[in-house]
Amino acid sequence: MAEQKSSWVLMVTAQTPTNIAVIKYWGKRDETLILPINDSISVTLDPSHLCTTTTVAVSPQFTHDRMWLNAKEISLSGGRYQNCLREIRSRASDVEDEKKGIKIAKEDWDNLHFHIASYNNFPTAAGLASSAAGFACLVYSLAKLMNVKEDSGQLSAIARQGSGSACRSLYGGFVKWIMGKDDKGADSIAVQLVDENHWDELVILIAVVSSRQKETSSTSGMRETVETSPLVLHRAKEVVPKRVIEMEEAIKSRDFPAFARLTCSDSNQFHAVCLDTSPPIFYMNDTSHRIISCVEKWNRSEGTPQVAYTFDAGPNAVLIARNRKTAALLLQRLLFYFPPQSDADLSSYIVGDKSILKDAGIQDLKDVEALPPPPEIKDNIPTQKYKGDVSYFICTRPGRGPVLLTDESQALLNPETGLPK
Ligand SMILES: Nc1ncnc2c1ncn2[C@@H]1O[C@H](COP(=O)(O)OP(=O)(O)OP(=O)(O)O)[C@@H](O)[C@H]1O
Ligand SMILES: C[C@@](O)(CCOP(=O)(O)OP(=O)(O)O)CC(=O)O
Repeated sequence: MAEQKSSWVLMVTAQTPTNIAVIKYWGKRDETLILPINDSISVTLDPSHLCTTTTVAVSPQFTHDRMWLNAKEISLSGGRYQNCLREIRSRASDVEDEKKGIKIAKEDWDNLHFHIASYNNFPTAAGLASSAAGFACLVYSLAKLMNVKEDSGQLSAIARQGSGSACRSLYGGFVKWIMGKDDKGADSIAVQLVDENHWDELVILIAVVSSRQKETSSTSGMRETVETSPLVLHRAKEVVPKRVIEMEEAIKSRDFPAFARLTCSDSNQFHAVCLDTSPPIFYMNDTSHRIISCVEKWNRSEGTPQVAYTFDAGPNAVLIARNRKTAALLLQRLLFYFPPQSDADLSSYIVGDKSILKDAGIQDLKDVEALPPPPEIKDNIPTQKYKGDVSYFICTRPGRGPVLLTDESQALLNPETGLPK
């Protein structure tokens, strides 16, 4: 190593968004490299509401790689972390920080260790794609620290080895993960279709649905589907390729009716192949089904879709409204059916962009109680309410890709010791 002070810590902090698929990835052709059986398309969610922040540090004093997730030390021994660390280390370049008098040569990286601290500003492992934002942020921040010259596509192929959906969190806006053909996965990368400004009218409401039972993880769920579902092959070979072309067109031309039709159909087909798995996998629950039925009834009564719904491997609903006005009308409907518990505080029931409450004309719980039944409900059907079945709502929008945070006060590690602050 070049001559310099013997004790130093060099670090980088980054912030990375999460994403929600509108054409789902479900099924691998290679478990270790994480290569999918079909292309997928996602929308990146605004990191001001849902994001991961990760600080990575390197120092000659560190004796081994260590990681803290949400302030708790976790093991990095798992294959997915090891694969990401190995791939990114092998692409490191020379690094020089003149101000701090630090010089690291390309070949030094093999003998240096990292400290990594990461924080998700939303619940981890709760069906809100923390693994996607988490692995994307890990790879992106390490690439910056080690002066990796690879472009976002190549970084996405590394993040993919942490969690498949993570490769799509390397960009803002709408993103496509191309499945690729190569056995080694070199061409299984994510590309940006359009940036976050292209369709900035869209408003995204997430209903975080209370669920008691532990769900099957995506990793094991999709493995079981590939092993046992006769439908999934038809989906991957016949349905998704056509849908991906139509979806790209709908996104490029901001054709909301086509976008909504494709998004809802793809979510429903993903859950259908889960049901076609043996034993069947149930990710949605009664609340999820009630939300689908509320949106379907409204869309039908308007004659053209107002809202698209999509559900990942859990009961949470992700609802994409065509604009703010529709989002406000959607929120009124959702609050009518799923009012908060009587002692709840409205400002913790609607999080993220809370200004949507004002647009919906709701200031307090009395306004929620006064909401009329949606007009599309026939008078002769008694309307039932499901208080407490939704834990809370997040209001967000399409957002940007990863960014570096240069303000040291945002770092999660102490710049002197390299330990969590
Ligand atoms: N910030 C992070 N940095 C690195 N790894 C993370 C981070 N957040 C989560 N993970 C990894 O992802 C795992 C959680 O992934 P899991 O797929 O179970 O949940 P999820 O992604 O939140 O939900 P889902 O996949 O159902 O949407 C954690 O146990 C951890 O290994
Ligand atoms: C339903 C999904 O959210 C599945 C995501 O699966 P993961 O990316 O979590 O799975 P692994 O690659 O095994 O880590 C659909 C999607 O995001 O496309």
